Amino acid sequence: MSERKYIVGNWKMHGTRAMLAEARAIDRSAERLIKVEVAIAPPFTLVHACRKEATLIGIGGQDCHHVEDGAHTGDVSAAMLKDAGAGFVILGHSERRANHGETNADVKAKADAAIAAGLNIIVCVGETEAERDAGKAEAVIAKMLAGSLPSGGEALTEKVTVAYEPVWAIGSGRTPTPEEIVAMHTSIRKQLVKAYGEEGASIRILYGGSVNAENTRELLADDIVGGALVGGASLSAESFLGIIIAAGDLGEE
Ligand SMILES: O=C[C@H](O)COP(=O)(O)O
Repeated sequence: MSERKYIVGNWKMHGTRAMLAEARAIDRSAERLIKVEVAIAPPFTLVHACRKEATLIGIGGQDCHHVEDGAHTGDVSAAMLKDAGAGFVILGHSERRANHGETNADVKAKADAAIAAGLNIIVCVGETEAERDAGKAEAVIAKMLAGSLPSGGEALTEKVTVAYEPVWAIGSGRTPTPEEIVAMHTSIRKQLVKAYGEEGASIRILYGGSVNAENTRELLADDIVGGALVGGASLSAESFLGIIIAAGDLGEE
């Protein structure tokens, strides 16, 4: 048996206040599911309300700016997220890298700012289908990690989580095989040890991309897979709880 799996729902740009009922329902069940650590990352507009509605699960943001405040129209800082009740922030998601031109250096700056503001971080990395087909996936991920991870110098194990999300698996219904996931997680583990020494050995690594209640047991079976970053299937309490229950069978209290 492994440690508790960490199941994080990324609501992306979904959710008005009507979705607070889902957060409440997830939170109520999380009380019973002590074998899983559960969190959701709603849109910025719902972070504060979700924190008030759901007291047992983690609440996080989906991005933050790298400075604390200033003339940055439309942006939200890590300190603001913290103030709204967030405990963590997702950084470097492939949708932000692709649609907003975020570079590894941008992600690292945000990661350092988030940790300085007292937030935990989930740093996302993932290869494209062309990169995988060219046999470059591990090299691509190693480069992304080297450029995106926050500076060391303080205890980071509890603060940093890495999410491996192959771009081609996101929202596609396709996933790598469990063996491919374990191979990539093993490679990521090596990069984390290279970056942080022994501390890197215990940083949690999640898998993300088309995770659902049916494939959770298979995709998360190996101890090296610390949990899942879930998109579409986290948008209803019913489907998200299916994943949480399946993950609960894999972990221990
Ligand atoms: O952040 C979540 C990922 O992008 C996965 O999304 P998905 O579960 O809808 O494939």
